[in-house]
This record gives sequence, C-alpha cells and structure tokens, in this order.
Amino acid sequence: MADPHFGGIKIRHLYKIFGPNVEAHVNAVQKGLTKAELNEKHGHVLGLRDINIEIPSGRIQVIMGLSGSGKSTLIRHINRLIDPTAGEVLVDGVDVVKMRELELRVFRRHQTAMVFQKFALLPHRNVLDNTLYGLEVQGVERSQAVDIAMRWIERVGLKGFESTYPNQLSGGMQQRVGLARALSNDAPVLLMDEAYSALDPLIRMDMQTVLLDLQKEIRKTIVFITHDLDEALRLGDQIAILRDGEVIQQGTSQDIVLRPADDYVANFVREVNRGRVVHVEAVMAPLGSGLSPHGLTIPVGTTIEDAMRMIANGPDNEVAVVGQDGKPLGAVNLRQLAGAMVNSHAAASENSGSLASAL
Ligand SMILES: Nc1ncnc2c1ncn2[C@@H]1O[C@H](COP(=O)(O)OP(=O)(O)OP(=O)(O)O)[C@@H](O)[C@H]1O
Repeated sequence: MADPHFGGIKIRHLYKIFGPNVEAHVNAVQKGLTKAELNEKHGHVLGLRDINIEIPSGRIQVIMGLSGSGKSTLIRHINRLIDPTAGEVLVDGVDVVKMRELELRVFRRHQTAMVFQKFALLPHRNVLDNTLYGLEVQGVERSQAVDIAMRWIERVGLKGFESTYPNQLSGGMQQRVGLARALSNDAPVLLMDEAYSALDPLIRMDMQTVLLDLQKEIRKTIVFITHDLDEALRLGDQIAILRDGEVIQQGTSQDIVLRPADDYVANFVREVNRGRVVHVEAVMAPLGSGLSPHGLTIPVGTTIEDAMRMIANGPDNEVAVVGQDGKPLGAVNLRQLAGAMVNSHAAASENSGSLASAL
C-alpha cells in the first residue's frame, strides 16, 4: 500500500524558541541556556531543543510527554504548520523547512494527512462527504472520490453509516471518520495529534486495535502523539519521550520499560503492566537440561503474558525460547514468568543485559 521507496522522516538539530526576538537567543540556547533561564531572564519560551529523530518508512513513531513538553510543537514542524528556529525536517529526503509556498502546499496535500483529537469533522457534511473532503480539495472526480472514500469507510468499520451526520455519531465513531478521511488521502505520512485522547478507555483501546490492524496493510509512516504510556507502548515501533522540549529517551517499548533513562521515565514506567510489554527474551534463563519433552516452544518477541498463556496448562518443565530460525536461545518456566510480571525492572534488565542484548 505505502510507497516502498518512501524515505521516511529525519529530524535533525531542530530548535524552536517562541518570542519576539528569537534570533538574539538562539546561540545561547544552542550553547546550553536552560528553558527556565530563557524564560526568566529573556521572556522567551523554549519549545524544542536539539531534537534528532529518525523515523523509518512504514513505522509508527510515538512522541510522548506531559503537557507542555513540546509534543504538538514537534509534530507541527513535520508539515510546517510551525517554522523552526533552527534545524532540518527531511521528509522523503526533502527538507520541509526550505520549501517555498507552492511546494509546501502540494507537500501538505499529497504527502501528509492529519488526525486530530477533536475530530475536526464538518458538521453539515455526512460521513461520506466528510471522508472524501480531502479528495475533493485535491480535485479528484466525484465518482472516483466516492469509491475511495467508501472503501475506507468500510475498512474503519462504518459501513452503513455513510449518510449519517457527525452529531449522530459517538466519539469513537467520529474518530473513525477522521481516520477514514486521513487514509483516503493516500499520503505516506500520517500525523496523529492526541488522536485518541478524548475517547473513553475501552473505545480508545478499540481504536488502537483498528490502527494496528490497518497498519499491517497500509504501512504508513505514522507519527502518533500521546501523553499515555500504555498507548505509547502498545502502538509505538519507536517511542521518543519529551520533557521541557528535549528528547530524554528514544527506543522501543522494551528499551523504555526495561531501561528507563532517568527517574522521570522510571516514574512513567512504574505503573505499566509488564506482562503485556516485556518480551520473553528479556527474562529467559540460559538453556538447561530440563526442557519440555512436548516440543512446545515460544518465539522471541512473545510477551510474558502471552507466554504464560501458552504454557499455563503444560507440564512444569522449562520451555525453549526460539529465534526466527527455530533455534533455541534460552528457556523459561511458569514460575519465572510469573516472577517477572510482578518483579521490578531490576530482575528483567539483569537477564536482558546478558541474554537479550546478545540477540
Ligand atoms: N505560540 C506559542 N507561543 C509561546 N509559547 C508557546 C507557543 N506554543 C507553544 N508554546 C510553549 O511551548 C512549550 C511546548 O508546548 P506544546 O503545546 O508543544 O506542548 P505539548 O506537549 O503538546 O502540551 P499539551 O499536551 O498540553 O498539548 C510550552 O512551554 C508552551 O507553553
């Protein structure tokens, strides 16, 4: 679905300062003037400091942080709704910062689509006409636009609601329309700014599932903003955690949960359900002699919770954890997995240091 040649997104040394005389302070900020100092001494606000993020094509990059950490400022640089103070934003190899007006307009229309927290649907348009709005703006002929829109309406689970108006739909359904509209664009980059934050927890989980299922097919380069760590861990192929406009940790869900960079991240991670995040290879022990004779194996990448389900009714032996080539790499048993679910990250990272890092 996505263009296999699309080069992803590279953000390099991106800075954003808000205030009337930005140029006067950029050097000092680049040399280390803090956000608090900039604010107190010079009355300017540091939005972003030296952001460097590489998002490969077809992956989901989550940007996470508390309110005011710079998430919205960062995502808005990708389609240049905000101009940076310094730095580069390369989308498919082209620096968005240097684009002229016409090029930028074409880029926004064809290369990016956005999904917003407040849905941003047009109230006087029904589901079909909201979904094909972007195509209409692009000048796509009506019957073709209807075909495309109907396909996405069906894919997001809204078949039969084409003629319904937004105020007749629940929040979750309105956000499905937002997603269908964004996908109808067929842009390689999907920007989702707190897209699910207004939804009830169960609906929110549903929408996360919808996105993950769709992503298997559409393989877009998705930038997803959230302040919710569970959502970040569930959706992100990569996660960047922001604080005060700076990236304080980047990595996979495993990296973040098993090796939090500092107390700020550790605080986020404390409440996480490890069983759903941590993979068996992070807690497995070296291969022993008591392997299950029943041939049961667990593939690397299986979460602890799923692994427990797989072996819950089996014999009390060790079960081999196998790599993609089927070769055993280590072993786990039920007691060990149960321990890792409740244990502090210390136990998991102890093993992960010696075993998982060797994978
Ligand atoms: N136009 C602006 N003028 C001045 N300061 C701004 C402007 N926009 C954002 N800021 C400041 O930049 C910092 C980052 O704000 P931003 O809205 O990007 O954070 P956020 O992580 O998206 O927060 P939230 O989750 O509340 O939306 C904050 O200190 C904010 O006050």
